Amino acid sequence: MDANQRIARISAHLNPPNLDQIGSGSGLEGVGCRAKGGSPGFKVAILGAAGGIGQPLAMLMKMNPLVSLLHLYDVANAPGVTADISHMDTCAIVRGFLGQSQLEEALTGMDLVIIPAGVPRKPGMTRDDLFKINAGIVRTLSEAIAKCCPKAIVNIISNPVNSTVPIAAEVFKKAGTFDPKKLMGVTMLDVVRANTFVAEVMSLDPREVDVPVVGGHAGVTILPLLSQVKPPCPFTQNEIEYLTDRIQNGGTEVVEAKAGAGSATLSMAYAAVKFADACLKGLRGDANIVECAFVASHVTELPFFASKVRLGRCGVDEVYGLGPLNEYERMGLEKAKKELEGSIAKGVTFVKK
Ligand SMILES: NC(=O)C1=CN([C@@H]2O[C@H](COP(=O)(O)OP(=O)(O)OC[C@H]3O[C@@H](n4cnc5c(N)ncnc54)[C@H](O)[C@@H]3O)[C@@H](O)[C@H]2O)C=CC1
Ligand SMILES: O=C([O-])CC(=O)C(=O)O
Repeated sequence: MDANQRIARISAHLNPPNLDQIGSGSGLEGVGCRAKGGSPGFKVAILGAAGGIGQPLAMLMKMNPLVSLLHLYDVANAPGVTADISHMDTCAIVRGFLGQSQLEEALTGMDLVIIPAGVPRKPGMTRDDLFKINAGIVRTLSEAIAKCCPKAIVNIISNPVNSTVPIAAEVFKKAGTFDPKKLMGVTMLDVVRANTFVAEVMSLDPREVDVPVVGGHAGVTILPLLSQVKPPCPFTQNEIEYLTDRIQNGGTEVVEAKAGAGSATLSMAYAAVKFADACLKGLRGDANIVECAFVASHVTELPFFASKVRLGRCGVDEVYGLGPLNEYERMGLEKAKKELEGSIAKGVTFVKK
């Protein structure tokens, strides 16, 4: 390629015919390609990429060396976020997609789709109060995934996760593409919070703490198994009750502190990237990648449940059981299952009706 051709490619990148869509067919393929010798990497789409979670999540995924192509889709502001993030001197190519007409192109060929699209809570609301709006958003996005990248791993962040994951599953079943190994509700923020709060109480380094959090992602369905914390911690009953309550209500703590300006975004983006990175390492074939997630499950009588899962080349390779529970955790489990049953049924009915 001569100098004129190189400049033509760069100016096409800066002044593309349609700035809304810096994507395939725009003549920009290969602009900003990975450094020579770089590994091929994975293709990742973020749906809801211009939101409070979407923006820091997009930034952190642009920094992830396992990502070669990053598609940023939103119904608003995708071009601005894309232009901004595309200036970061990391390897992944970034393309932006705005609005429903560009959704299919955003999804085609993706290995991993992360969904933080939808409205967040305000003080006084439960996550279930978001169902009315977010259920339809997740259904529409899942329909497009079934059509354009049915083999992709899907990470659902949009609340209420206890219902949006069953919604996506029903959409995929209808389309004949459902693979239980590929669909995961992101509950990593509960684990991140649990590690932080336990470290505070026990004066430990949070990076060395591992708390399994099972069940689901709302109130009493968030069940930290404090009897299984690593390193083992001799909590008093008071500490157990304080920690369980704080972990179950961590989201509300942030919603109230933000006082109407939304819910957790930065810690959520951190948690989403931690989980997405684990999924990509699994896809790459790394051994022993184990994280908690809300997945199709036989661990209880419910069709979905969060527990530790082993991530591999096909997504969820193994769903682990709960291990030995103490009396307090067994009582918590019964409460969690009762609420989860209704939330799962609500999601399933929404698609079946
Ligand atoms: N799983 C978890 O642990 C957590 C989940 N969440 C949930 O994540 C969701 C997003 O939260 P935020 O980013 O704070 O909200 P936000 O309102 O800041 O951003 C949402 C983004 O979604 C976009 N959007 C709306 N409809 C869309 C559609 N049909 N297709 C694509 N994009 C669409 C909006 O334009 C906006 O950019 C909420 O439902 C929230 O409850 C939040 C924190 C933790
Ligand atoms: O609480 C909310 O609405 C957002 C969320 O899921 C969390 O922060 O865990």
